[in-house]
Amino acid sequence: MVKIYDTTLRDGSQREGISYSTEDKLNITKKLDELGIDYIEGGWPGSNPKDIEYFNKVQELKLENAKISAFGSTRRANIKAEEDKNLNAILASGVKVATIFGKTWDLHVTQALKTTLEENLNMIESSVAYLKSKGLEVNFDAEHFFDGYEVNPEYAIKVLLAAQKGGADTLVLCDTNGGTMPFKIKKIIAKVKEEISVPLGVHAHNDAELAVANSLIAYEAGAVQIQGTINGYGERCGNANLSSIMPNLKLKYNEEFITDEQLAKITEVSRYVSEVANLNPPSHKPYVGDSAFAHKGGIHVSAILRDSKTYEHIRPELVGNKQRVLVSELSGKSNLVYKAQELGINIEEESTDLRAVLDKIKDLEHQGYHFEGAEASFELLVEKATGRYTKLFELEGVRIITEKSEDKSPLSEATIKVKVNGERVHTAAEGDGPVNALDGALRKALISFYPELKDIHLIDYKVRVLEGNEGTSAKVRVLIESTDGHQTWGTVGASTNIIEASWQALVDSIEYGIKLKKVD
Ligand SMILES: CC(=O)SCCNC(=O)CCNC(=O)[C@H](O)C(C)(C)COP(=O)(O)OP(=O)(O)OC[C@H]1O[C@@H](n2cnc3c(N)ncnc32)[C@H](O)[C@@H]1OP(=O)(O)O
Ligand SMILES: CC(=O)C(=O)O
Repeated sequence: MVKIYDTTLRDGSQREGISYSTEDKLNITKKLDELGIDYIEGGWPGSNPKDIEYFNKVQELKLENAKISAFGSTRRANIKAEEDKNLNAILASGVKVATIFGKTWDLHVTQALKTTLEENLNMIESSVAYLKSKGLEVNFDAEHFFDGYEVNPEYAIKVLLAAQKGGADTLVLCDTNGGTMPFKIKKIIAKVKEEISVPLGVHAHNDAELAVANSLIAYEAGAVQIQGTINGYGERCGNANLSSIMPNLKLKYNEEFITDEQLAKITEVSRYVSEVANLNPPSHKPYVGDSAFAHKGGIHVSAILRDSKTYEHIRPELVGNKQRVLVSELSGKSNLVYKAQELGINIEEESTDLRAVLDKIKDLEHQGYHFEGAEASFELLVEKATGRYTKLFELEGVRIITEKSEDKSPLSEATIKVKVNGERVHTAAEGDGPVNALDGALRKALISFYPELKDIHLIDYKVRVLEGNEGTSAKVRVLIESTDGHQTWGTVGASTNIIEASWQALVDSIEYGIKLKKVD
């Protein structure tokens, strides 16, 4: 049975921009364990105090599936393994599994280590033997194995034999620079198997966008341990992405290495790790991305409504993801039917002119609206088209002035006249900018009629210039994201006047928010 070895917390943290706290690492450990990961490489105890603290604390966790592994290098040249700080730090970390990397490529031995080829073999054998003598399970990561094999196959094999002689439990063939092609991985592993009896593993990097393919080719060629990281995080272009490898193994190769329930957690784990890493969730990644099962083209939506197999290679629920349909100028009437169904409206059974609604959406998208990120505006549009919409207020007029002088920051003031339930309200508010003032004035006018407005806030306001070459008279699109503290929703406006575009998105935001609160 294939074993999954996760190095999100070690190699994954070598990605630019990631810095986990000890607590982050412990929390991720728990998630990886729930996912059914066999080995979790928690860090390098010889590297820094945070990793030492992690190994101290991780022993208190009650893990169901995973063994914790500590990483490090072989001993330094010309000393005894017993004297090596790194190896002793691994032992002091209290783990039962160690993974040490050694040089396989002769260039690295002479140029990076500045030692002899013979001494490197001694370093590998004695380091593995030392850890084995202390009762540890030992993985030997043969760094740059494939590159080393290309230039000096005899030496690369000698390295594996040295680790085997030292007693290594698994020999992990690393594509450290991530540039090896799949056909070479296959050919080289076949050669290795002629010489080596210890189980093999693979550790691939993604510099040629092939880490997942190379891991799977290695698995086909007989590797029984696959190393990688959640979301493919890792140094440079990343490591092999376990969020793809695990579904591939289970759903395409029928490897029963985790349960169906565990596989269904993979999307949640992927998003959790990105959240903790403080990175945007990987929205376009296979299996786990928000877009992995998002259908935009009308032809696709029409077909998936009949049978989702037509445009989905697996059922999204198998990996804990979900099907989504987007509305845009590329929609057909099927997109509308699907989205209306999500809103609980069986639009086909109503007298609504679907074609007219679709034409309206296409026309608005042509004008610059973009409904993909503004589902609340789309929902209001459907309500209007199906006669469900109730206007919350009527605008009689709004005036905004911005005052600016050399020595003062600009200040804006909006004066607004609206009619609510037949009552006329005339009010004004100041703001940092014109949109802020407009927002303040509108809220002030409506709050006594709709007190639920106090819970509704804007969390994001984006402006995009749509026709850059038109200069200051260019059309702009405003996208607003709002929340009531529980749910978030997006609205859109478009105009050559930024205030008008903002007004449209703002009114949709407020109307949608009030409607939501009424339903609650
Ligand atoms: C392919 C991989 O991903 S390997 C993992 C890479 N990750 C990291 O490097 C992150 C953690 N690293 C660290 O915290 C530090 O680099 C440490 C603590 C390990 C070492 O720090 P320093 O002692 O200051 O050395 P420095 O980082 O400058 O250089 C690396 C040293 O390790 C030696 N080294 C490199 N690989 C090996 C190896 N497989 N076996 C033994 N020694 C090695 C180098 O020869 C060099 O030794 P030298 O300084 O005596 O010439
Ligand atoms: C060991 C390791 O991280 C590598 O070779 O890439």
